[in-house]
Amino acid sequence: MQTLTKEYITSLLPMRPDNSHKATFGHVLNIAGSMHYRGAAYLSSLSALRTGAGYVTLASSPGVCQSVSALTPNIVMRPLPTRPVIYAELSPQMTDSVCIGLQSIDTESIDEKAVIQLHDLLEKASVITVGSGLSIGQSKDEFNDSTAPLSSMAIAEGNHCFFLALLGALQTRSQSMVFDADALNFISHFLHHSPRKPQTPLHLPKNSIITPHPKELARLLNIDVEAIQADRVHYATEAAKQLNTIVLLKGYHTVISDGEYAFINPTGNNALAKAGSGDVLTGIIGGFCAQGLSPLNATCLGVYLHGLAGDLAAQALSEYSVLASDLLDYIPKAIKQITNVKPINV
Ligand SMILES: NC(=O)C1=CN([C@@H]2O[C@H](COP(=O)(O)OP(=O)(O)OC[C@H]3O[C@@H](n4cnc5c(N)ncnc54)[C@H](O)[C@@H]3O)[C@@H](O)[C@H]2O)[C@@H](O)CC1
Ligand SMILES: Nc1ncnc2c1ncn2[C@@H]1O[C@H](COP(=O)(O)OP(=O)(O)O)[C@@H](O)[C@H]1O
Repeated sequence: MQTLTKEYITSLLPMRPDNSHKATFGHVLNIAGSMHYRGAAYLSSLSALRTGAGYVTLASSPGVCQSVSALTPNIVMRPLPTRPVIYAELSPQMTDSVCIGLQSIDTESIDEKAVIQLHDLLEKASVITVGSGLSIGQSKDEFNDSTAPLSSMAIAEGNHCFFLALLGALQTRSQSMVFDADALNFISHFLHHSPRKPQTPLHLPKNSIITPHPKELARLLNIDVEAIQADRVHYATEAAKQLNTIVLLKGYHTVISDGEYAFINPTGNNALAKAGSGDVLTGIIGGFCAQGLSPLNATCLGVYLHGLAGDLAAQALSEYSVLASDLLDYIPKAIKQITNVKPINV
């Protein structure tokens, strides 16, 4: 187990040749956001550009694409077709699950056939980031407990069907991929609660990275959060082996493991404990993968810089007041700070 150092991290920064163009620095395909989580799509897309990616395309529902393009002109949009959801309105007592009405509402859930329309982008993207704010459509604990009753206006599965179709299409791809947030909840559901439960262990596409917080890792491994927190390095390493992926276990002193080696991140502080800061991290790692770093190096560099951006933001704004969107302005400052260190050969 090693603690990441500033010198080592600096050595990982990708080169920025003068004779270059946007394709030199890679294309991030970010599949993110949903009706209630538009901010996650914005934060994860913009942070990839801030770390140096040449091109970011956001693929999401038309409503999300519209909201994000109103906030920034920097991201290319790929609106995906949605399907209306039929709500079953159940009796308020919830004892007999009597259906008292049906309504069709556009919840902006992406149609699973949208995966076909994504084919060209899946081909040309240098890295695919999936899951920030993608929405499971109901409370996570209900989603991950097949015995829990549906509440009266629950959306059965959000983007679950779309995600499973996408995961199928990603299986044979060799680009780097980052699975975050709801992508991890869908995978947990598939592993432990779905009637289509896999007979053999699920292996994620090669070159993938997963970014769970402790509760998400608990859902993935089907064990308690307390057990994970008591031995973070062990469980991050176990999950990396089981799922054949790089694991980034979030939290104070984030752990990164490829199943063999483990790294501890020394940067970051409680200012990062605010909704949306994990979405920024996904974009940062995607941005470094796009520039050609290996999944492990992109994760180490991304986690360190995200934490440093949080430290610099907290110095300026106080630990209380940093917003996830502030981090976007501190990514450049964090990069400038580490580039002042002379690189070493490793
Ligand atoms: N502006 C936006 O659009 C935002 C969208 N977000 C997206 O919203 C979706 C759901 O995020 P939620 O925050 O609702 O759900 P989470 O699954 O992140 O959190 C649900 C609960 O899990 C527990 N938990 C979270 N982090 C933990 C930790 N480190 N240790 C122990 N327990 C922990 C807490 O009890 C928390 O209330 C994700 O797809 C995410 O990307 C969030 O990132 C928040 C901001
Ligand atoms: N107390 C803390 N110290 C250091 N880093 C933290 C702390 N709390 C949260 N973080 C970091 O902030 C990010 C939070 O991500 P996540 O839990 O996915 O939030 P969200 O889903 O709201 O974006 C992670 O990178 C995590 O490591």
